[in-house]
Amino acid sequence: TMSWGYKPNNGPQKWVENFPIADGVRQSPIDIVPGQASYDAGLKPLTLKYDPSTCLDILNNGHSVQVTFADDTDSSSLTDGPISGLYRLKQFHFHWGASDSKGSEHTVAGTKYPAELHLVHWNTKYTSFSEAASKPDGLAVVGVFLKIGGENPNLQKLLDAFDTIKSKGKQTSFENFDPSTLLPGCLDYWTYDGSLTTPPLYESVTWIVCKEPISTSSAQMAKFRTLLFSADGAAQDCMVDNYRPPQPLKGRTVRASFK
Ligand SMILES: NS(=O)(=O)c1ccc(C(=O)NCc2ccc(F)cc2F)cc1
Repeated sequence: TMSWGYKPNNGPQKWVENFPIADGVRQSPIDIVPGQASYDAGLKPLTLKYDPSTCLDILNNGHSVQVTFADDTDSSSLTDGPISGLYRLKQFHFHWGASDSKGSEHTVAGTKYPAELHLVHWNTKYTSFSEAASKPDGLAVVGVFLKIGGENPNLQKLLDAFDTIKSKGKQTSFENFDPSTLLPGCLDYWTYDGSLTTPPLYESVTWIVCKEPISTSSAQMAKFRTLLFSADGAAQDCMVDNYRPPQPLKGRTVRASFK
């Protein structure tokens, strides 16, 4: 049997067949409507402390391109913001479209961005990512939108590794990358209780979506589209449109850290 993906026969509309939580009460992504978000003066600024020496490798996992970090110490962490305690950075990855008109998972008043970066952190009250991943307060994911503008030299360091990880299952060492170079200057954010946006769709994520996008060029977006969903030797299947569309809010409140 084919595993989940983003095609009509195994994509987001079909995930509920094997992952019934797809129809759950706190699914992600969502459409963020700024006018309906509640400003919360009690929300703290985000504290993101990343140590480039924890960067390990870059991988094509068949669903996205992912950069993985050593998470055996607190060296790369998220604290403050809407969360309590300390969450360790495990990995970051992206979602993008077949064209610049779509690709993000979250949308802002219906606006789709060409891509979205997810920095995935797990709560150190648990012993590991795997244990945390299924707990209601287990994960915190920082989402950053990418918009078409000037070329992004920090992003280019990732893109330059893509030729060696074109197909599913390929990975290569990737060291001393500082993920904070992919953060926007302003860390104003929206936050809400949600889920993983891919199977197993666990309802374990405190979402922290930055209001300010970072820039990428159209040529850089084209580089993302050279990656493949398919493994070496299989029919080439371009890795594009690897995003889940917005899910029902089901009464949730979206809070804003800014007025
Ligand atoms: N797009 S997103 O940021 O919401 C997202 C983040 C992480 C994962 C993930 O780690 N999946 C594999 C996985 C691996 C181990 C585990 F215990 C649970 C588990 F979901 C999936 C989606």
